[in-house]
Amino acid sequence: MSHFVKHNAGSWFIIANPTSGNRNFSKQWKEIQQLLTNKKIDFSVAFTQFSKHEIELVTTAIQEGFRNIISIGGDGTLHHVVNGIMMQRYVKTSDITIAVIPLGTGNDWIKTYNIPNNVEKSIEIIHRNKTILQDIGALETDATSISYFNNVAGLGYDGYIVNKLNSLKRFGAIAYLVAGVSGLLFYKKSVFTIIFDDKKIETNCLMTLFGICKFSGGGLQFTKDINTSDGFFDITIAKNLNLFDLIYNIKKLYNGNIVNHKKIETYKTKEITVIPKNLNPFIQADGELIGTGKVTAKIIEKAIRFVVN
Ligand SMILES: Nc1ncnc2c1ncn2[C@@H]1O[C@H](COP(=O)(O)OP(=O)(O)OP(=O)(O)O)[C@@H](O)[C@H]1O
Repeated sequence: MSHFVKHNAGSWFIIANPTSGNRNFSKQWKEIQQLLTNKKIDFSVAFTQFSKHEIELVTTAIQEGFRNIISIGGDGTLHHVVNGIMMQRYVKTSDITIAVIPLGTGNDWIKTYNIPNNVEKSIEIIHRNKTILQDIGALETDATSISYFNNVAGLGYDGYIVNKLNSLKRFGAIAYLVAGVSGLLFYKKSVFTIIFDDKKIETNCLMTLFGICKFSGGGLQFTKDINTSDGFFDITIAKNLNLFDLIYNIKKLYNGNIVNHKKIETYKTKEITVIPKNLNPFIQADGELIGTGKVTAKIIEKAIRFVVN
């Protein structure tokens, strides 16, 4: 191992997405640099130039000896950083630590760990450096490559919304609500065959979610009793819910009680396959579209270390 490689092992490699959120990035970056320097946090930095550039940047950083990565951006940036770590073959993924400085629109992953949506406070948390090993999900679709996720993935209505959101995000957090409600008027439910453990469920389904963490869709809570390192997905099968059910229960969507609705079933499992009939619904992972149609999700227990509050 060269001197250069050893030297980098203790410092942070920052991957920053200058397009995330709706704020003035260069102003934010100046503030971040200052706060990191004040806390004597040693770092190198690379800015993403296009989506999925995170994957390349993470791979290079790991080859150069970095083991600590800071993701600056939203859930999408973090998702691609996680994918970069899971796809590389240089070190054990659990030897890598990720911290987040949030700049995104939704920022759902940080909510599970009570990391505030605030640059200064998130840097204090990095300075404290409390970490946990978290589970990561692996998704196999008809596409040849595997996608990984660190928060919540699913297919059906959630995938439809993510697709819609791509054109609405510039409107900020309200975009989630607008996409959610307008989608209900147009989204066509499909029959899903859902297979896990010794079960086979065939049902008309709004969506099926695979949860590691608690929040998705900009603060909605669809997963029950999450434990981010128990080696199990928290599965949510939202069956024949309609526009009325969702609007009537809007409070429960945000406080987590929606999982007790009679049209929703929840399970814990390590592996699950969902096969949609007829239609080809979008599959989303951490709010990123990764494919359509049939999907298998497998949990990888305690795969990456994360800085938490
Ligand atoms: N330089 C870039 N130009 C365009 N897209 C980029 C760039 N860098 C990263 N991306 C992509 O932008 C997408 C959105 O980023 P991200 O999700 O972090 O921000 P956001 O949408 O504002 O936040 P959130 O997902 O938390 O609502 C991700 O798919 C990411 O890979």
